[in-house]
Amino acid sequence: MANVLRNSAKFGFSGVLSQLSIHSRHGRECVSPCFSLQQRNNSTSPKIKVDLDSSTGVAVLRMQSPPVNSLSLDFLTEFCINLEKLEMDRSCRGLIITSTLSKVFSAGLDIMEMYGKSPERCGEFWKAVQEMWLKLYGSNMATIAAINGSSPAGGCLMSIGCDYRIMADNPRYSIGLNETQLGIVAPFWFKDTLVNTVGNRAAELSLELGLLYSAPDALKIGLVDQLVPEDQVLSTAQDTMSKWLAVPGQNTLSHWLYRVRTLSLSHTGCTGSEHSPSHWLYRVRTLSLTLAVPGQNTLSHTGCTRSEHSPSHWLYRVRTLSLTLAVPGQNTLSHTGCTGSEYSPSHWLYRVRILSLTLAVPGQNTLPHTGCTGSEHSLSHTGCTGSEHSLSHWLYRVRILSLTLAVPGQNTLPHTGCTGSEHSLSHTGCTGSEHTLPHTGCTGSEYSLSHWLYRVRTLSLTLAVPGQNTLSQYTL
Ligand SMILES: CCCC/C=C\CC(=O)SCCNC(=O)CCNC(=O)[C@H](O)C(C)(C)COP(=O)(O)OP(=O)(O)OC[C@H]1O[C@@H](n2cnc3c(N)ncnc32)[C@H](O)[C@@H]1OP(=O)(O)O
Repeated sequence: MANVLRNSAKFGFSGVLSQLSIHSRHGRECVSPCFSLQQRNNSTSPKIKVDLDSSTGVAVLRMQSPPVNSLSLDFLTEFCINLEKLEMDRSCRGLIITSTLSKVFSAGLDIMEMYGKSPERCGEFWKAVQEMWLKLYGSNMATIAAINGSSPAGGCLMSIGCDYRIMADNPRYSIGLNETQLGIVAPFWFKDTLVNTVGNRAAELSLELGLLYSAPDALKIGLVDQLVPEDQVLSTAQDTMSKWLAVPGQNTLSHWLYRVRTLSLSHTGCTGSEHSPSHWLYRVRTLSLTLAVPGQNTLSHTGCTRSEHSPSHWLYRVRTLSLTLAVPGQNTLSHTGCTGSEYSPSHWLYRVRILSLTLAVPGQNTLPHTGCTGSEHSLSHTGCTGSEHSLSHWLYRVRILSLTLAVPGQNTLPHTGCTGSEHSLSHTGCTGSEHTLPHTGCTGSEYSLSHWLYRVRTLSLTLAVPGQNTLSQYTL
């Protein structure tokens, strides 16, 4: 099976699965790998071991699920339960995640969970993956990944869900979101977390090519923060943690502000039911990217206390901020207090939409707006000609795209009611022009689905104008 996984680039995800089934037919000693994997997943021995040092307030969570700490439903459930317990334990302020296995931190999602399972089981599994990320990324503890082995795909997600990453300095270990090499597309929240870690261009390359980085290369692009000799990974994590815990209030404001961009504050402290898709969709669409103005979303929050981070507080402020900050050259907070019809919501919404449309065109994100006059704010300003760049054309297409693609795990138009396997690239099996419509004039393999998904996600969230992106307005 190891070879099967390594050959995944050649065969794609469906190839991996078909090889798995072939492999299972010719498995060792007449025991299919599926069977042995299932046995492994059903094991009653704990897959997670947690030691909390009450004197330091630091817990070490050790993943101990041989052979590769793959993230099965059982594993994820146990992981989340442990995380939740620590979260609720006020004496615990820091969490270090590491592996007891030699050579592997985590092999990512358990491939067998994605093969031959019922839609219900797939749903349960996928929800557990999201829960893992939400709990980890949204944790109030300082979190450090002590990566003492390879960490592909979901293992990488787990690592970048932490505040800091220390990896064993061993060029044979690799880390990265390699989903594309398996023929599947990393969900946009995987992508967002990667972008936050390594930046846009590195994330784009990484996802389009499904790159796995050796430890030194991972350090080079900032995917990990530090390399240390293998036998010092845990001790370095412990030393580093003490520095994190020495930062005043590190578990509150500063910690939050950086994460909000991806997660949105409304997720803190939510209980289970609030993580339902509709809740997530509604809030995330409204909040997430509106806060993505680097270095500018902090002023008014300085000094807030926790109670000020209530959703209504955020919604109110975020709307004001986003409208204010979306206008190039006018990114001051003074607008929040302005009156007069020029600053009426419709005026703002109109301008913001025009601007975001203009600036969202890949490869044309220049800032020619500075100093230009009214008429230059038209879309033709982007240099495009022809009716394809008309406002209604863009608004229609981009809104549809954004609505569609902003849905975690449902990143395609016809997904309503679809099952797990349709979330993969095999989705290209869909018929109709729905997957080609936006690229007027483009041809060629560069416009494959994965290419699209990554670009469009960037494009779409730009248009997350509060209150406008509702499906009811633009039903296909
Ligand atoms: C629509 C969905 C979007 C999101 C999707 C996905 C995110 C994911 O996480 S997908 C999972 C991607 N994971 C990988 O590509 C990792 C593949 N594994 C490896 O590269 C190597 O196994 C690894 C480097 C982790 C370890 O290498 P080795 O130490 O050499 O071990 P082996 O390769 O011999 O593996 C031992 C044993 O474990 C099985 N295995 C490995 N990975 C997985 C996995 N992800 N799920 C289930 N099982 C896995 C492997 O087949 C071997 O099994 P046996 O042959 O039965 O011994």
